Amino acid sequence: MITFEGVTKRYDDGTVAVDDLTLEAPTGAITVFVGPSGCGKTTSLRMINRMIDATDGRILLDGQDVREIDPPTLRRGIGYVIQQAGLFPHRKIVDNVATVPHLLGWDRKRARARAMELLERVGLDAELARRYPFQLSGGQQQRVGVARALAADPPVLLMDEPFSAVDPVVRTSLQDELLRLQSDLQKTIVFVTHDIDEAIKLGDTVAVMRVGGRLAQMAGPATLLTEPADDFVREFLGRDRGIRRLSFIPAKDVRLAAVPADLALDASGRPLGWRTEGGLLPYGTFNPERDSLRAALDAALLAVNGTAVAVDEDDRVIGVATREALDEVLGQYAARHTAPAPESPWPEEAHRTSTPRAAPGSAGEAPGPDEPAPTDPGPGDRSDGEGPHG
Ligand SMILES: Nc1ncnc2c1ncn2[C@@H]1O[C@H](COP(=O)(O)OP(=O)(O)OP(=O)(O)O)[C@@H](O)[C@H]1O
Repeated sequence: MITFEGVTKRYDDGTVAVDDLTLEAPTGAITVFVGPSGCGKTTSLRMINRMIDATDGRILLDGQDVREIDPPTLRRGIGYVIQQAGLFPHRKIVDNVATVPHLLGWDRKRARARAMELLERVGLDAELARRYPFQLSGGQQQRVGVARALAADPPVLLMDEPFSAVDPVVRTSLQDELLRLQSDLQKTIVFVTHDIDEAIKLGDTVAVMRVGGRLAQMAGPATLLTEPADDFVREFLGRDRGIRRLSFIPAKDVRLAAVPADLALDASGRPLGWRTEGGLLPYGTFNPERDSLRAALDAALLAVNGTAVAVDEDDRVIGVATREALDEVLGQYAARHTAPAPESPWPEEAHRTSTPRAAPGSAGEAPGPDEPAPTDPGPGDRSDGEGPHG
């Protein structure tokens, strides 16, 4: 657990980069700091590993004030990933990753073996290990950056805009990779981004900051979308909050009908298209066990008849969701979100199979109806392949 207690950073020229920041980043969960340029995200992050020291207040790592830990010892337990990876250009990839184990006194063979294991873990081919950073794509370099930060198996990972410099497709796959890694490793991650969609996708908890280094709201992504604390947060979240919120509603309650005769299937039961006189027309699929209501609606919108095809893990058709069936769940969703609900109206968020550790709401905000209770049930676990957006 990382705890900020009334942390302020005033630079020598008088700039207040972070102002009286109080929050908790729970163990084993991803806490995202998000906000516009200059709001103090990087400063906050760097105060954790003491690249910058706070002017006032304190930061505790599992209860210990980081100022009581000498920086090299502190940083051994904290991996750090930055934009554009920051790899050593004259060292081969394997040696880049082996750097920290080597500094920790591991012998060369063991450090290299660990590096190879990590490269595989972040989805890189073993043959890339012998290349130099300039021989890798931006996305591959970022993966190496993550592998290097994980090399000494630190319990804490600080990530400062790690995926900002790559194109949107690579970025999405790096985000998915991080969620997959995290479901295995359950590190305590503090992730900085200025991209609210990235924050919502990755964060168990999202801290929205405003310029002047003040916390505007801290909440789980679903609550943030439903109940922005003020106009600043609402504007920062942007449009389509209602639709994006559907990403957190599981599709498993959608009523499925039997497979109709006009849905053409192949020999193994996978969909081919909707039969019409003019030939097969496009279809959309969703997996009710894994996907969100947003994915189910998207699947319906891809078909001319407005019917979504439900499939299992092997993409075999298990039924269809008609417009009426989707209307039913949307109606329930709307009703429950316009009336105050005394208890949790929806099951766990769609992209989690276990409840994430809760962070306390800040800025006086109580947890929303779909937020985890402020107990400590364990880290989030995204087991899906597509992330919360379905
Ligand atoms: N060394 C410094 N001296 C004076 N002011 C600084 C220094 N470093 C940062 N600042 C200022 O502190 C404020 C917060 O900067 P910080 O880099 O933490 O913001 P950020 O939210 O990470 O921004 P960005 O998204 O643009 O990277 C900004 O106004 C910045 O100009």
